[in-house]
Amino acid sequence: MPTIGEYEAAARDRLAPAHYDYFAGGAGEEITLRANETAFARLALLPRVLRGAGSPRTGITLLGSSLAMPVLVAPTAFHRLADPEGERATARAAATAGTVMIVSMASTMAVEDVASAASGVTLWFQLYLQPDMDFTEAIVRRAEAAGCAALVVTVDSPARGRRDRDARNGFDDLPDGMCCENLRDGDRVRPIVMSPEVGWEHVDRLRRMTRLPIVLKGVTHPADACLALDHGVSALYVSNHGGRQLDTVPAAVDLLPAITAAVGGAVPVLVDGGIRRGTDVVKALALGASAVAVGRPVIWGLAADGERGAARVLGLLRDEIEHALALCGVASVRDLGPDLVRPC
Ligand SMILES: Cc1cc2nc3c(=O)[nH]c(=O)nc-3n(C[C@H](O)[C@H](O)[C@H](O)COP(=O)(O)O)c2cc1C
Ligand SMILES: CCCCC(=O)C(=O)O
Repeated sequence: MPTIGEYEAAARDRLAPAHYDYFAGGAGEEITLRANETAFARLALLPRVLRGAGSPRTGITLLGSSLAMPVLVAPTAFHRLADPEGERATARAAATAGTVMIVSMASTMAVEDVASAASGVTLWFQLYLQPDMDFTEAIVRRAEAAGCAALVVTVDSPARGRRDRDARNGFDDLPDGMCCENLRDGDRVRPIVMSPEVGWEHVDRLRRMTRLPIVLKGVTHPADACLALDHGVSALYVSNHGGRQLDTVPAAVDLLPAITAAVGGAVPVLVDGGIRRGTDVVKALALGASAVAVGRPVIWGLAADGERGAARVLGLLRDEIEHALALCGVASVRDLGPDLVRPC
């Protein structure tokens, strides 16, 4: 299949409708969900010519991890709804693509099992800070012991997003035989708490708890970007959660310029939301992102064709990035700048 759009169509055919809706859907009127993709269409690329740039290089280093391309696998929950091999298949696909998989705290396989699925895969671990900081610490220790190289703390979820499709479908729990394996605590599986009580002091406690780099995911306001730097985070991750939390937040790529300006190069800035093409990646990098991540595209690959489908989606993006860089007259993703992008 030549495009991510066709993987989505194939995934839709294969998935139970309620599960497709869970993966595809967003909050409220899905205004932010749609905006994430259309914002890329509203940006034009202005290529340079005769640069003699040679074959493009897509590799980057991010927080000490080496990536063959500037595209990470965003943390997404419940991969076993898409494929029986679940997050283990995704980890192998990420290893094949030479990139980082961010394992969701809400994965349907335990982080230790995901880590053992593919030799040489680089995992980062996504965390919702639990108000019970002892339990948070227990999960952090598991992620560390499993070899995760960074913690991605999702801060856009002081409450669960209101997703009308899920409400209509009555989808509010995993089927029997599946659970969030990282939430096991003795004999029970804890629910993930999304708490409005969580504040910067929890980030400070986490900072003292671990030596792993902390990436703050879900930052949209420049003032929060500045605060995050004061609290010692190692990277910022601009995201509106794929339009699944607060509806009517601006499109992810439109948030980038103000955040990168606020950060002033002090730490890397990641972004996700609506990236479906190599040209989208090039635009985000030109606007100051160090790397991007993709959520749904990997799920579509996984649901359509398991590990092979997820690997193919990532491979497609890499091919498209190389091609777009060549056509922009750019030798490496590091050479992209804002002069290459303008509004349509
Ligand atoms: C089905 C699904 C599950 C998700 N689960 C999580 C999660 O567990 N933790 C998290 O931080 N973000 C989660 N996200 C948000 C993604 O990390 C990411 O921000 C978003 O998918 C990016 O948009 P995209 O799907 O357009 O690439 C989820 C997104 C989707 C679509
Ligand atoms: C408790 C699971 C949260 C998954 C999530 O973040 C999402 O569906 O967007």
